[in-house]
Amino acid sequence: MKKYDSEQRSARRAANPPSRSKARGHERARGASTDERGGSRRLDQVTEVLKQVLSWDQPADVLLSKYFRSNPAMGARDRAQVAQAVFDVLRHLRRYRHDAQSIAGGLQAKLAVFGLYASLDDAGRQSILTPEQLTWAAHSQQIDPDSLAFGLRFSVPDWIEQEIKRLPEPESYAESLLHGAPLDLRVNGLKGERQAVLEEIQVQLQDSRFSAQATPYSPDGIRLTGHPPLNRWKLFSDGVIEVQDEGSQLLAHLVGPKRGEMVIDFCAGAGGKTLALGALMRSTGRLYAFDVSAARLGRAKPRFARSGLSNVHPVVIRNERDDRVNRLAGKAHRVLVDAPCTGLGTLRRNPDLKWRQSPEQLQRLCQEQASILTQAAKCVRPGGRLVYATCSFLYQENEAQIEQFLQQHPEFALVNATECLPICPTNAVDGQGMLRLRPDWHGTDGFFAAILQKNI
Ligand SMILES: C[S@@+](CC[C@H](N)C(=O)[O-])C[C@H]1O[C@@H](n2cnc3c(N)ncnc32)[C@H](O)[C@@H]1O
Repeated sequence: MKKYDSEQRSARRAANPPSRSKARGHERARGASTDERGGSRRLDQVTEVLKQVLSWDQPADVLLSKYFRSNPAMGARDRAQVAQAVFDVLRHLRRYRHDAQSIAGGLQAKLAVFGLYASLDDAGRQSILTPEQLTWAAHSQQIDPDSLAFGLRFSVPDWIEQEIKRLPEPESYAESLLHGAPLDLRVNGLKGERQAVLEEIQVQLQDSRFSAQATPYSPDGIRLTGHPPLNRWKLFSDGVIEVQDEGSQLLAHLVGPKRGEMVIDFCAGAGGKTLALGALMRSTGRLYAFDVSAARLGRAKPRFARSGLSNVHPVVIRNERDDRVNRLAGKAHRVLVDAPCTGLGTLRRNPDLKWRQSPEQLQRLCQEQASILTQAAKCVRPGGRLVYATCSFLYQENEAQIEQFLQQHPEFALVNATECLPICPTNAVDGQGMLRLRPDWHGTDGFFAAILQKNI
């Protein structure tokens, strides 16, 4: 399976489909087509996309985008209905597969019925589903979730169930993963000030079903309910705002770069954190954006251009032992390793990851993470800092990596994350100072970060 950065994909995705429970409420897809042929067409469309998505060859949002590109006649509402139904199925796949066993017919079509039923309002359901489909979908929805075993109830594979059960309040955590995520924006400090931008957005959203408010922990963040067409906003094209989860914004504060410093974003991907770091540096000093993927760094370039930053130096490296990395040995004040990981902290946005990841893939990733961390550490100057982060909740990718690193690198010591955050979220920092953010407690994606300082 291809490694990828779910956060980048999430940022690209214009519409983040809501969860089943949200869909039951005010975010329901409205105004389903009323003619019968339109109804069965919608069911066919969802079934067709599910056939592709459930092969797990590519991420669901990539396949959806391809499908929409090859069906240009579909309007925005049609696309939203298909995407919402597909994402609902991915969130509840184990449960729906189980409920579908007692019903005749092809699996994908039955899953499509469940997904559409859960994500449409009554009028939409009636216009798309037959009376028989409505009856069995309603029956499935009426089953008391508390009567189901953990894996079925929260629709997670057994190995992920075991991992969630290692966390405090596992049921609350698992429940939060069945919901869609809000759309967080970061205000680019070089081009705007949060309060003024927030007021501008609020005026823009007046009389619409969307709303905006300041994020609780990141001083640069704005949280939107709903998904307005951001890429048509001038604030976006002018580089005043960027899409970035609040948790991700906080990671840049943990790195805490200062004006004029040399900073390395070792796994820069499409540049989400590079942009936040560059803004904190007020576009001074030197900010290297490394990545092994030319395609991802390529996607970062228009974002760098919009941001107005002039201190970013994107560099495609062959691997973490590349000569261009070695040349910076002992030079950097701050190094961020936003490591390639399972991405399981982003299941609200990327529910397919729970079915696309595996214990074998986890093992491969852990080896890669350890190697990247070791090489990145060589770039840190005495007194400088290395920040290791993942968007995963798995102990193996997080605390275990740091414990192993500290055993092998006694010249580094942990710094308490509380000291580096503008406002520290409750229960987010453990006894050793490592940060763990989670959707149910903090409203962010699941993130882990540790700050490591090198002795002088
Ligand atoms: C979690 S993503 C980074 C996301 C990015 N920091 C952001 O905020 O948008 C991990 C990135 O690590 C990159 N990567 C994988 N192996 C690498 C290596 N050996 N050295 C540097 N980057 C690597 C991947 O291409 C991917 O873009």
